[in-house]
Amino acid sequence: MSESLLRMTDVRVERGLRGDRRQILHGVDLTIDAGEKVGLIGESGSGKTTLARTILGLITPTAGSIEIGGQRVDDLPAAQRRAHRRTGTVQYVFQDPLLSLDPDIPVGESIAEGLIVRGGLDRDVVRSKVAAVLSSVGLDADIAVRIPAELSGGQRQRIAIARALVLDPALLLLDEPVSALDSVNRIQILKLLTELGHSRQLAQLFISHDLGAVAALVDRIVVLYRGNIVEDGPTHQVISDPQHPYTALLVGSAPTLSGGAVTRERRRELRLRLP
Ligand SMILES: Nc1ncnc2c1ncn2[C@@H]1O[C@H](COP(=O)(O)OP(=O)(O)OP(=O)(O)O)[C@@H](O)[C@H]1O
Repeated sequence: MSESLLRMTDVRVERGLRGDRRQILHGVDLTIDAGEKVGLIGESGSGKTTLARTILGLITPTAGSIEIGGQRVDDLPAAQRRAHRRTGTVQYVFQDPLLSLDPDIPVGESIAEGLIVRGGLDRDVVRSKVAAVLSSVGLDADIAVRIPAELSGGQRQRIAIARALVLDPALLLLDEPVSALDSVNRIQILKLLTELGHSRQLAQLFISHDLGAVAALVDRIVVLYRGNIVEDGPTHQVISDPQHPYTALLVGSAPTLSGGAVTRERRRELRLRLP
């Protein structure tokens, strides 16, 4: 069996202040293989962002283990954990590209930042890597001198993707990456992500509340409900034969998937079966 790129085993996460701690993730098991495209679906508050931040090493689980590329990362001392993050194996792309771009500095410098923090490269090498990654996201190298406010929403999201890609990640965590864009840019960015996935053997975790928007993009669907993974299977199987009532409700509520086949009464019945 090939080794998984990401392996989370029985991961539990608590958040909140002392005296008001609450368990947010209740024993999550999740594996992602190299090059695999997975959709992480869940309603607001289900724990998607907490899960993503835990994968990135920004939140320490209270129990369980996380391996990335076969290496246990959750129990590393803080300095080693930061060093591991700087390698850039896992990168996060926000829904709003402005969150990852400094409004006051040229976007080329924002892209270069991770390379500079990681260190060991001459200025010229950094500059040529920035130019190469801009080209791979379909932008001209001379855009590097502009600041975010001078770019369109679609260009800014390409810059945010370039900023993640320049570190040569093995896994991209994409948090609603196109929901802030108009439909033309949406299609173009999704096409770009598909091409990058193929050309770089890049695994992608699409994080969304919208099963219908993600189903066409991914090989596998994972459903998070109140901090538990209640469904994990090939996309076609999850859609045609959902095992958990919450997944059935999601499928039934997505017109593009159910074609209106699930009646309002059936949806009500599924809702009543939810824990
Ligand atoms: N630092 C924290 N302290 C206390 N509770 C927290 C903290 N961070 C998250 N939570 C709680 O954990 C639960 C899951 O939050 P999380 O942001 O992971 O959900 P989400 O699925 O990403 O939601 P959304 O789609 O709205 O971003 C929520 O109930 C939230 O209030």
